[in-house]
Amino acid sequence: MSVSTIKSNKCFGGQLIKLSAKAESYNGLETKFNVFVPEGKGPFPVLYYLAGLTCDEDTGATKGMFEGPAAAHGIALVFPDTSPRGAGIAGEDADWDFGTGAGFYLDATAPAYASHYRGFTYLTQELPELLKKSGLPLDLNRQSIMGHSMGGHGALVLYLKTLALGKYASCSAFAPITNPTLCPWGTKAFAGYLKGGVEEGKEWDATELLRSGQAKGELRIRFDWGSADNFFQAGQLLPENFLGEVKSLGVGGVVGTQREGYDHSYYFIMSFAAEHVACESEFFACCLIQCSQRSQSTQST
Ligand SMILES: N[C@@H](CCC(=O)N[C@@H](CSC=O)C(=O)NCC(=O)O)C(=O)O
Repeated sequence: MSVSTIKSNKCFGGQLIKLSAKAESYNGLETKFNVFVPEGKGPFPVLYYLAGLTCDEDTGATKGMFEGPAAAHGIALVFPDTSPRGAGIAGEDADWDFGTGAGFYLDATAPAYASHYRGFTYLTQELPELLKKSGLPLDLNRQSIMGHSMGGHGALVLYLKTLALGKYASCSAFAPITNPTLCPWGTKAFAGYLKGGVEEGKEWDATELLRSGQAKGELRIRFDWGSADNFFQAGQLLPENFLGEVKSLGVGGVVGTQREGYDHSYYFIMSFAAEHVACESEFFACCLIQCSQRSQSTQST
C-alpha cells in the first residue's frame, strides 16, 4: 500500500496536494484524493469532505471554497473520490446516480459489487492509513467529517456508525440525503449494492440508525439545506424525517437549518462553507480539551 504524489499547488499559504494509491477496499484499483495542508508545522486536525453524485475528488476542492476558512482555523481537508473507478462491472456506468461516481459510501454485499464497492471500509480504515503513510503533518486522532447530498448521507452514516468509537468529533452536511431507504436515489442504490436490498439499506440510513438506537453517544451534527433545492423539493433529501426522529427520541446536539432561496449547487455550499468549517473548528477545540483531559486522567490513575 503506497501513496504517490501527483501534484501540489500552493493555496491560501498551504498546499493542496493530489495523491494516488491502490486501494485494497476497491479491490486494488487506483484511487485519488486531495489533501489541503495549511501553512505551518502541524499536526493539523483532519476534516473529510465527501462529495455527491457525479462528483470526484476535485469537486469539493475546486468548488466548495473550504480551503480559505480551513487555512484560517489550522484545519487540514481531505477530499476522497465518490466511488471506485474502472471496476468493469456490467451496468456500472449506465446511470449517473448509480455505479461510478455514486458509491454511496457503503460496503456493498450484492455479489457483482461486493469486491470493489467498499467505500465505508476505504474511508474509515484504509484512507487514514494511507494518510499516515503520506507523511503529511496530520493529527488523525482529531478527525471530523462533512459532505454534500450523497456525500452528506455518507458523512452522517460514517459518523453515526462509528459514534461509539469516537472516530469523528462531529459531522456537518450540506443538503444531505438523510433517509435513503425512503427516497428514489437511495432505494435504487440499495437495491443494486446490497443483496438484502432496501431492507438491508436501513444499516446505511442515517434516520434508521437513529431510530434503531444503533448510534450510541453524544451527537454533534449540523446540517443545512436550501428551500429552493430541486432535489429537496423532489423528496430526495427528507431532512424533515431525520429531524422528526431527533425530536421524537428527544436527543440533543443536532442542528438542521433550512436556508431560504438556496438550491442544491456549489453556490449554496460556498455560501455556508466558512460557517461549517468554523463550527468544526470549535468541535476540534472541544476534542482537544477532551483528549487532554483523558490523558491527564490516564496520567493521574
Ligand atoms: N447530472 C445530474 C445532476 C447531478 C448533480 O446535481 N450532482 C450534484 C450532487 S447530487 C447528490 O449527490 C453535484 O454536486 N454536482 C456537482 C456540481 O458541480 O454541481 C442531473 O442530470 O440532474
